[in-house]
Amino acid sequence: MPALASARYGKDNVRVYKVQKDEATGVQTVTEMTVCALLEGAIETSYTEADNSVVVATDSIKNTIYVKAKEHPVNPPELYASFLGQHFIDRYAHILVANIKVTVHRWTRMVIDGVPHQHSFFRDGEEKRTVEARVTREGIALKSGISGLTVLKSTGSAFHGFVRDEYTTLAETWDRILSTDVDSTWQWKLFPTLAAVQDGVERFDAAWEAARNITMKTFANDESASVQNTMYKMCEQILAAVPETEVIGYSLPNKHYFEVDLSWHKGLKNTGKDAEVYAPQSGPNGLIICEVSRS
Ligand SMILES: O=c1[nH]c(=O)c2[nH]c(=O)[nH]c2[nH]1
Repeated sequence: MPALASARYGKDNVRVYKVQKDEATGVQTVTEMTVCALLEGAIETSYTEADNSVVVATDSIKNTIYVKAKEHPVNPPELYASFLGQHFIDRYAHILVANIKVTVHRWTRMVIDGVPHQHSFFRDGEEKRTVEARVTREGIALKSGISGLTVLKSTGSAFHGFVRDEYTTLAETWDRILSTDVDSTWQWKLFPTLAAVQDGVERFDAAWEAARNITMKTFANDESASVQNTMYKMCEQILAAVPETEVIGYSLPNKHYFEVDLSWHKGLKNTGKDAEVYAPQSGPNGLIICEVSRS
C-alpha cells in the first residue's frame, strides 16, 4: 500500500525588484531577488484524493510574495524571508511549515567621476547572498549564505602527502593554482518568534560581511595545505566572529588549472617552476564539502 512519505509545494523562481526612494536627497536604492516559497502541512489529501480544498494556489503564493515585499522591508533578506514565512503559517491553520528561499542579486551603485550615482547600478559579479528560512509555530530556523563567489590564487597553495597507490597518477605539488566558487552557509540558532528576528536585525548584515571578509582573507593569506584544511579554518573563524551561529558550511569545487607541456615547440620550458601558460579545466572538478559546529 503506497503512502505519501513527504510533500511540499509552492512557487519557485519568483523574481522581485524593489526600489526605495529617498525623496529628500533623490537617492534611490534597489534590491533584486529571486524567491522560492514551498508549504508543508495538512495537504496530503490534495495528492491522494484530488482534494484541492487544502491547496493555497501557487499563483496566490506568488501574489503573496509581491504583497509582502511591498508591505515589509526586503533588507536584510533574513527579515523578509521571516515575514513571508510567518504570514503563511499565521494565515492558514493547516499550513505547518513555510520554506522560503531568497537569492539576492548584486546591483552595486555606480561611481561616476568619483561621485556615487543617485540611481544607476551595475552587476559586479554573479555572487549571490542567500537565505533559507524554515518557519514553523515552534520558531524560525534561518540559514544565511553566499554562493557563486569565484576566487583564484596564483600561488600559496600546495597538495602533497595524499594516498599513493596503484590508482594514483597525480603528482605532489608544493605550489599550485587554487580556484573555487565559494558556497558558504551559516545556520543561526532557532529564533523563537518573528520579534526575535526583528530584535537586533543588524546582526544579519554584520554576519554576511564577516563571513565574506573571513572567506576572502583566509583564502588569500592561508598557505593552503588542501581545500579541506583551508575551508575548516574559515569555518572556525566564522563561528568565533558570529556567536549566534550554530553550524558553518562550505561547499567548494576545486577548479583545476593544468600545466601545459610545450617542450615539443622549440624546447619551450612551461612546466614546474617555469609554468606560465595553463589550461583551465571546466570538468571534472574536485568537490570538497564540510560543516563545522560548536563542540
Ligand atoms: O585540496 C585538495 N584536496 C583534495 O582532496 C584533492 N584531490 C586532488 O586530486 N586534488 C586535491 N586538492
